Amino acid sequence: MALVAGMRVGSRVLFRPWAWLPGAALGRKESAARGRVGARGFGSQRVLVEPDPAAGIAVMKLKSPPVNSLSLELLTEFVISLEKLENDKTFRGIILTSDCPGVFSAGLDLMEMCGKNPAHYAEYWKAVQELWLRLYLSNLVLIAAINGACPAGGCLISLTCDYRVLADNPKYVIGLNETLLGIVAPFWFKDTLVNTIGHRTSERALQLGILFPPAEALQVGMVDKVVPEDQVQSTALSVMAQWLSIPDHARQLTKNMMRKATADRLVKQRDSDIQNFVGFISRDSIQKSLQVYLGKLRQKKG
Ligand SMILES: CCCCCCCCC/C=C/C(=O)SCCNC(=O)CCNC(=O)[C@H](O)C(C)(C)COP(=O)(O)OP(=O)(O)OC[C@H]1O[C@@H](n2cnc3c(N)ncnc32)[C@H](O)[C@@H]1OP(=O)(O)O
Repeated sequence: MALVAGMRVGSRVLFRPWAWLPGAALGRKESAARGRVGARGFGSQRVLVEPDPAAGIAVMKLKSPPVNSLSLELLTEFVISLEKLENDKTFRGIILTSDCPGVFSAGLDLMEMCGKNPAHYAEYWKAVQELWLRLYLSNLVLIAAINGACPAGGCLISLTCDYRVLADNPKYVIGLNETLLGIVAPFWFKDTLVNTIGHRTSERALQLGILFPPAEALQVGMVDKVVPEDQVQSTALSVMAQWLSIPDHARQLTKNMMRKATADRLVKQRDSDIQNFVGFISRDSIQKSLQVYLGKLRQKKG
């Protein structure tokens, strides 16, 4: 399988997510989304984009009910929408939020990691890597307006943003809880967390799989601001205005300086990271743990 599909633009390599996906994964909507954004909303089935060209920003809403779990389809549509905004000079910032009530994102889609074959796991993990790299190294200002629960992969996405606003609701917990599922957050998940909340707090949070409620999330620096639920969007907008008051070039170079070494660690070993994931997730014991966890999630309802 061709693992990297990219083109060089200036000194940057732009990955083209659709180049490695089966043709069927891309519909007409996604193809259309590669044109110019303009003032009208665009997006795909699972990612709504509401552009405000005059302000230079777009609100991106994940819409994959019930819980915005990061399926291969959602990851793909997410990356395409992101690239589209990244390549359109009109846009300087994105507010990332959820269209699913009560959940920002439930993280990686457990169904993508259960009972599938190694080729599927490899394809899936490559898409997860791709989204993280795109978000983490984005030139745009990214602000997470976290309007719901934000575990694991959902938390990872928010951690790639430049600023996090969390709605003040005790149900909206945030953290990398992988150990609770019997799985291990990969090194680049860990690095992203360490870069945000520091080594000691990460060590405790990762081992215990802590999901922080809003006040504690704020205290450890997992989020930057906690506000009443109905003010998440407006707060994100005013924070965005502050960030956009900085000249792009200086801010972008500074962001890159802060983040490049972390991203490069994965870029240098993407293939071996995929192999590690495939080997780990294919183990009978890990599959069993995931099945047990899924069973508990389902039981919760009954
Ligand atoms: C060496 C290298 C090593 C590499 C090692 C491998 C590294 C892997 C890293 C993994 C990263 C991850 O993100 S793993 C994912 C971790 N995610 C989580 O733990 C979150 C689990 N979900 C929840 O806690 C909750 O669903 C929550 C998000 C708070 C929403 O609660 P609600 O009450 O609103 O909704 P629920 O009733 O629970 O869920 C609604 C339905 O969605 C399903 N659902 C919920 N979360 C889901 C998910 N992540 N994937 C799929 N399906 C999910 C439920 O089963 C229900 O399905 P039905 O019953 O059929 O309706």
